[in-house]
This record gives sequence, C-alpha cells and structure tokens, in this order.
Amino acid sequence: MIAAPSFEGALRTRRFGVIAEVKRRSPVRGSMTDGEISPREVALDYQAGGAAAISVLTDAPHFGGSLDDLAEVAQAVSIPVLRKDFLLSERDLCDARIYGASAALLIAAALDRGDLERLIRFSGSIGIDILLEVHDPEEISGLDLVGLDFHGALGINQRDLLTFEVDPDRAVSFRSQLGDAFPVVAESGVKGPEDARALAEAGYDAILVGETLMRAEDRLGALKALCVL
Ligand SMILES: O=P(O)(O)OC[C@@H](O)[C@@H](O)c1c[nH]c2ccccc12
Repeated sequence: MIAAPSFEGALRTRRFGVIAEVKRRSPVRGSMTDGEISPREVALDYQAGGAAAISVLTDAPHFGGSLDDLAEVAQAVSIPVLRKDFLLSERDLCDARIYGASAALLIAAALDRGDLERLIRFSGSIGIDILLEVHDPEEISGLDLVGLDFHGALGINQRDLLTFEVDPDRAVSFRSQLGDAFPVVAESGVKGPEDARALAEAGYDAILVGETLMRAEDRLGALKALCVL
C-alpha cells in the first residue's frame, strides 16, 4: 500500500490549519449543493485553497457519502485525508486505510472505554492516525493517550450529535481541558473568518469545516479566507 501523508504531522507543522470537509448532505441541513458534486473536484479546490487536510464523510444513510468518495479524493490529492464516519470496529479502520485515508474519526461517546482503547492501539498497528472526537472533554478523562501510543489529534465537536444543536462558543470555552500533548481541532459551526480567528486565538491548531465551504459559491476563496494565520 502507498504510504499516506501524516495527518498529525500536517497539523503540527502549521500554526493554524483548516481541515476542509467533503459533505454532500446532512441529516438536519439537507443537501449542501443544488446538483451532484464531484468529490475529486471539491478536494482539488480544497488543496489549492491551502487546506491542511481533507475530511470525507463516508456514511451513506445520513450524509450520502461512501468509501468510493474517500478513494476518489485520496487518489486526487497529496495532503492527508480523514475518513469521517461512525466507526466502531477494526474492520472500519482497515477500510479507511485501504481506501487511502491517513486518519479516521473515533467518537468517544459512541464507544465504551475498552473498545476505544483497543481501537486506538489497533490504529497504531496499521499506521492510521485518529481524530478522537469529544463533545465534552470529560468523555476522555483519565484516558492514557500516551500510554496507548496515540497518534492523531483531539477534536471538540461543537454540535451535539444527539440534538444536532451547535454551540458556537463550546470549543473556546473547553480549550484548556484538552491539554497540549496533541494537536486540537474545533469542529462544526464555523461560519467565516471571524469564527476562525477566535478559535485560532483560543489556541486551536485547526478547524474542521464542512457546510460553510460546501455551500460557498467560491470554495477556494472561502477556504483561503479561513486560513487566518
Ligand atoms: O458542516 P459543519 O458544521 O462545518 O461541520 C463539519 C463537521 O464538524 C461535521 O460534519 C461532523 C463533526 N463530527 C461529526 C461526526 C459524524 C458526522 C459528521 C460530523
């Protein structure tokens, strides 16, 4: 298999990065675009616009994505690609790697502690980084990431995955609880440069942005405007 570019490395080498998301639709917000999109073309715009990495939703039922979307994007770009989905098993992580992802999402609240620890250890053995997502940092309190040989980043999702509500101040207020051992990513609800600047100032290494970029008429320009540092 071709070596994938490092997701954690890409976030560590920049002062502030944008992880731009290929998102066809979402359960509450519906379709992001009028017609069908070409994941490859969207991804090439993201790369040209200076994205640190690209996130691809592969969940079909809620987001209309697929592993084929992931492969198409991973083959088209040279920056790291994240598989964004509700991943629960070793098999899911292997598929991410096989289809070209450098990193895969694990949602702390969706896994019990034993499963989470096992999947983190497994990710190291197949050389895929993890974006470990929390809604509240409490969800990972006491988790020994260094002991698990964790590679990747910690993400705080400002959207509550049960109610779908976005709390736009959540990432800023929880920043200090995420520590400084790993890159930290603020996810969801970033609407423009002002939000990006507030998150950069709060000490985030990156933001993960879907809807704002997908709906922008000029995706490349919208992305450049978010690269605030
Ligand atoms: O479109 P937004 O508001 O910029 O959000 C992107 C991303 O954070 C969101 O798609 C997301 C964050 N965590 C998730 C977990 C599953 C599915 C989707 C997500």
